[in-house]
Amino acid sequence: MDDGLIDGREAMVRFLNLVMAEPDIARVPIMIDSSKWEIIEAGLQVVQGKCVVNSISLKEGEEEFIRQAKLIRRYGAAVIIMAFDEVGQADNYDRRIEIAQRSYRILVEEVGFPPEDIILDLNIFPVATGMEEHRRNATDFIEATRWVRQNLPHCSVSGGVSNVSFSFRGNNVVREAMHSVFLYHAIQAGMNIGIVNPAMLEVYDDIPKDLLEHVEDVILDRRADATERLLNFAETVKGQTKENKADESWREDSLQERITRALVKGIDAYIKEDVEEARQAVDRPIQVIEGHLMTGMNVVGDLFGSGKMFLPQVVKSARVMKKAVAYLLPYIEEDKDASMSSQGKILMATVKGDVHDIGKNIVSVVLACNNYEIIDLGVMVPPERIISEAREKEVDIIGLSGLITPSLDEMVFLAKEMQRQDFQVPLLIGGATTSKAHTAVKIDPQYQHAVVHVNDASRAVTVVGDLLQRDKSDNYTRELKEDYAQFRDRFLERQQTKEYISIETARKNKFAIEWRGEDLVKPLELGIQQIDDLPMEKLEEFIDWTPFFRSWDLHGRFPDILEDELVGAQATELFNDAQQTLKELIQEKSLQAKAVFGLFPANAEVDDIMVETQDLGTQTFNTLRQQTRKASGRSNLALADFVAPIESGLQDHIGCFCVTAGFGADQLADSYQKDHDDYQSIMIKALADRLAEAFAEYLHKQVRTRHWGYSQDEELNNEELIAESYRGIRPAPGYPACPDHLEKETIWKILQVEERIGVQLTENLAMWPAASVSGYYLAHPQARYFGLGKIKEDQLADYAKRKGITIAEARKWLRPNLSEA
Ligand SMILES: C[S@@+](CC[C@H](N)C(=O)[O-])C[C@H]1O[C@@H](n2cnc3c(N)ncnc32)[C@H](O)[C@@H]1O
Repeated sequence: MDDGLIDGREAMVRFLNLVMAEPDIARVPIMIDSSKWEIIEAGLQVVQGKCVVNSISLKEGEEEFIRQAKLIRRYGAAVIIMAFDEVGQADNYDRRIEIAQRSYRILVEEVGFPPEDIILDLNIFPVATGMEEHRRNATDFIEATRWVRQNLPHCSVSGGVSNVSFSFRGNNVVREAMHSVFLYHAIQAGMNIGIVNPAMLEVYDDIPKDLLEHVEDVILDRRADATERLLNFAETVKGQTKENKADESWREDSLQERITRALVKGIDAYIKEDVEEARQAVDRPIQVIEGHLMTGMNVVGDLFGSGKMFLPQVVKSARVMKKAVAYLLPYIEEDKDASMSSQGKILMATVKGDVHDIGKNIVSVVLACNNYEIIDLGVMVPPERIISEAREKEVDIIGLSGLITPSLDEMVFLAKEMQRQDFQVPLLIGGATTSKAHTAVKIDPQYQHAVVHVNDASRAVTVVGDLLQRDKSDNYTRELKEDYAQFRDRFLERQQTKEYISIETARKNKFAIEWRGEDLVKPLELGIQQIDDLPMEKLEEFIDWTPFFRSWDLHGRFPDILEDELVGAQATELFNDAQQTLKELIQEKSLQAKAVFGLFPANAEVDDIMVETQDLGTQTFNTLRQQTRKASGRSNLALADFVAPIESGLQDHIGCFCVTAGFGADQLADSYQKDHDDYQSIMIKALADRLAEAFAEYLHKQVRTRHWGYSQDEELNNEELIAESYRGIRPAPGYPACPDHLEKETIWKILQVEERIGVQLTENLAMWPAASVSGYYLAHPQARYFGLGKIKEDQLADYAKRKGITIAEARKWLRPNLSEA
């Protein structure tokens, strides 16, 4: 009720009144919980029967404490007292006792509070945090509890238990053991109330003896290296979940219930035997798919649709489904006149020149779960192949995916081709750089039939359903077309109100740095260096996990997402799976991390950066400059502004790099896919992406602190690295400050990327393997990221000239950034 956006008092009253009107719930005692006294009091006025107030304390002094206690007494409620006073929270044994004793005395002697209605919350704090002062957090609580129960008659002791295991977020096996060990000892000491998640609690006697010993060492602070030892041990029990440990009672359920449960929970251990049992019970094997399996998948679909299941779970369901179908296929083929009925055929492809397919694979799996037949053409699929397969297989929908900006044009081209060849099937557009705006403005006008931008898997199911339902589809398509047309008009209108200036004027308004010799640091190691096989374990700590969850449609920041009310449980399970897979990838050395980078003397000349290489003489990076009219005091930026110009008379430097963690990933992912395990296949690719980004972060740090050495004393933790709070930037071609992918060719030439580490550029300049990152290093303290925005024809012509290519070719590469194209 404390949420900032609701009226807590009103919400409390309304909620309690609703609860009181439900006979089944009304009997349960209520705990009124708010940090604001007026919300608590509003609750006290309407609640029926005896309740507990959570909580008051001496934080604001005795007078306020007594006033509130008297009111609570008048309403007849019990009360939780936090161990908190004017000085702060009680965080050791003595302070707990001091505050408990003082609160108790005031309540009993001055307010006349019945001692049996006093519940003391003695603050449970995390252990095993690595900090010396936290080692006694659990024992101090337990011992203080013992003292309270012996010295303050009739009162109760409570606490929020999950706090104690906070440093093991993501490892539920250890957390659950910690909770039960803690409770076991605290209850013996007299704790009689606790806030506990019953699903996060192992039975004390069931805790394996080795785990028990390690956990008790920590909780009871039995040895100095207890934390260290538990951490090491925890690694070995990560990834184990309760599901595969215990409860097998569902095996007693009916056949259909077992199959449904296996699908919903993603358990593949018994699916073959269950499917075999089903096969023997029906006349024709196909009926198992149409009956048992579809019944189960419909439950999955309903749960997913109503937000009760999340993407990673659905992908696990698909794994079970695929295994079941694979088992049945030989029987179905024997049964000559069987035909499988699907809801529709969908062709999926990553377009020409692009290698990214995580999103496409996820959408395919989810649609397959909903009984659509998926024809997946893979990555780098030329348009003629998409067209011919679509025709030959008579597909009902074509889905195109892409991640790099040139893919946008491939999609436009395909839409045009489909129109020219008289196609009628709907076109789905998805992938990181696609957008509703691009779809509406560039693709939709090229094709008379439905074009829909779908960027998440759950929406794909509804959209495809609406497109293919005979009675609905015409209306739906008409509405889509109208919606996209309106969206387009509004978008273009907004665009037209933007004002542009000529490239000459923009250059006069460049970001003016006052160049000083002391801001420029000469790299300690000039020239090119190569890393051939960096041990992956070095990268683990540099991983930014937030984007990993996003790729599975779980949104929220890591690590908070693990505790999130809605997706926390799912995120934790996914994270455990990821940790397990990561460990295997590292141990088995399945992926290889390679890098090449170089640091060179450089100076800016207008918008170009002239790079002095050893072998190739002067090479040029052509940067692009913002051309929208800026408010006074704001500059028209280009990356060249962050490198000292020749006329400054100062020697500056620049770096560039390419890292990859992708070698090995594709083969491994493919082998899982062949084994019908899309979950693991997508997991591997997503982890390879994470490792590549982590490598970029790791290498950037090495460059700042060692090779270039302009920040030798930098000390940043992973969070600060993710926030990029260091000096200097590493802009990546294809990203907003330098959207031009052509610059990758220059990086490849200067660093001999392909010859040295094998990372290739496709015809549309995507990097292969996909899990690769490349960019520049700029070191000036004022260097920062920005978005180029749209540019005008004059800069296009100027750029073509600088690059020595035709305007038409320059237009092809810069199209997404041209103000009129
Ligand atoms: C895409 S994230 C990658 C790091 C993130 N922690 C991760 O693991 O996914 C941030 C990177 O994108 C690039 N980037 C971000 N904004 C940019 C911009 N405006 N122009 C050029 N590159 C940019 C930089 O290389 C930056 O380090």
